[in-house]
Amino acid sequence: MSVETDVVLYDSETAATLDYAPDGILQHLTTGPYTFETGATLPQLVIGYETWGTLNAEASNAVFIAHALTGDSHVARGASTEPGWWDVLVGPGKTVDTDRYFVVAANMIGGCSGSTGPASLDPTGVAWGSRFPFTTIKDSVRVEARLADELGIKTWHAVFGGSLGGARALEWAIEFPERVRHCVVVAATAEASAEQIAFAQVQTAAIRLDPDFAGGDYYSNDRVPSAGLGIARRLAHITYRTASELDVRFGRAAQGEERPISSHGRERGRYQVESYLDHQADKLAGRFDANSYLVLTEALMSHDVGRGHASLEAALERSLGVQFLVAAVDSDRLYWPEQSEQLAKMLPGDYKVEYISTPIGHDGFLTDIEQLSEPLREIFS
Ligand SMILES: CC(=O)SCCNC(=O)CCNC(=O)[C@H](O)C(C)(C)COP(=O)(O)OP(=O)(O)OC[C@H]1O[C@@H](n2cnc3c(N)ncnc32)[C@H](O)[C@@H]1OP(=O)(O)O
Ligand SMILES: N[C@@H](CCO)C(=O)O
Repeated sequence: MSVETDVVLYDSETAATLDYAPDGILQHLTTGPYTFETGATLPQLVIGYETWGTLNAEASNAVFIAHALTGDSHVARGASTEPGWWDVLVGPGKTVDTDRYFVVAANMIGGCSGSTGPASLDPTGVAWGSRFPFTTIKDSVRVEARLADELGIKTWHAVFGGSLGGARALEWAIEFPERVRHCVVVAATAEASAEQIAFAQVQTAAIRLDPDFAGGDYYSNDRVPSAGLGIARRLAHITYRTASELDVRFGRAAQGEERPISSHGRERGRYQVESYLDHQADKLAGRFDANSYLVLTEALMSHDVGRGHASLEAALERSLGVQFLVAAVDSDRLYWPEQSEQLAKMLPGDYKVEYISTPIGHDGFLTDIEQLSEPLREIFS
């Protein structure tokens, strides 16, 4: 990573240049060249990030929150008009009290929410597309460490995340244990399992096999691979929920006046659950870049905190001084509670295991995170 940096602040809603950083407004850190874990390089990286609250004089009250696969840095509303995805947890007077803590959230490298990704332009003004390097969670954490340096944060009071964000929080505790006091890992594991890789592979294949994918270089075409992205999201979304939740919510009901058992040469009508999945697919295709989905999914497939260390145990051993809260969603069929328990048992130092209890499944880390308020209060008291 280059030492050359340049902080550019502007209001993402009005594009006005700012000389201060309001809570929950996208800011950018531009760095020089970066060499990825694989050895590939890019001449420049931009990290999109948001902050809430004020860093104290000792720089001891900083908290890093890491988003999940299709999440972003907008954790809490702050001064923005947009609600945040953990508004229930982060804000003035809340469990992560932004009157007391300085909260930072950064968009992952490879994404499409403010940090450099495949849709970003190369120095000649052409989108990186298929030339965007393979990137890993370790890459994002290393770049985030540069952001922490720039913000004057030597040590995080806590790093905190769910799902891919939980994996990122854990990587922080492995890569930079001396910079982390507490690590909160929700619905995540130390390495992607064979089944998690398998579910992800179907999603990446759906995108690559979309004729509009064009090998990843579709940005100047009329069509983008939204069909492939939609299929990927449908499969992923089923893994984020549970069989019983879908049964209770939708059962075998037809969607409105549609007739799922009749076709007669026209398109078959849909069950409610099909319409629900169509909605989830359309919504994601409307807000997310397919290449970013690929890049971030493959980063998650590559998740293995042991890579680059003698073994998984040796990697985890590095986190000896970090205090962990490991939490699982009791109904999660993607990141099983047993896998969280296994991670906790392998930790060399202090840890606590907690559960979010919900019929929803994996997405419980978004819908029911307030269930962790009590154990979190011990960290954010
Ligand atoms: C931590 C992170 O970084 S992730 C960031 C936030 N995550 C996301 O934005 C990911 C996408 N969203 C989600 O995964 C989910 O919406 C969650 C987890 C955030 C919330 O879950 P829930 O509140 O249970 O919402 P749910 O999954 O039931 O979806 C509700 C939507 O389905 C729609 N819906 C429900 N039934 C049907 C149906 N039969 N047909 C069509 N649409 C339907 C609702 O109208 C609603 O639409 P809207 O989201 O456009 O308002
Ligand atoms: N709903 C979450 C699930 C992934 O953990 C997301 O889209 O990011």
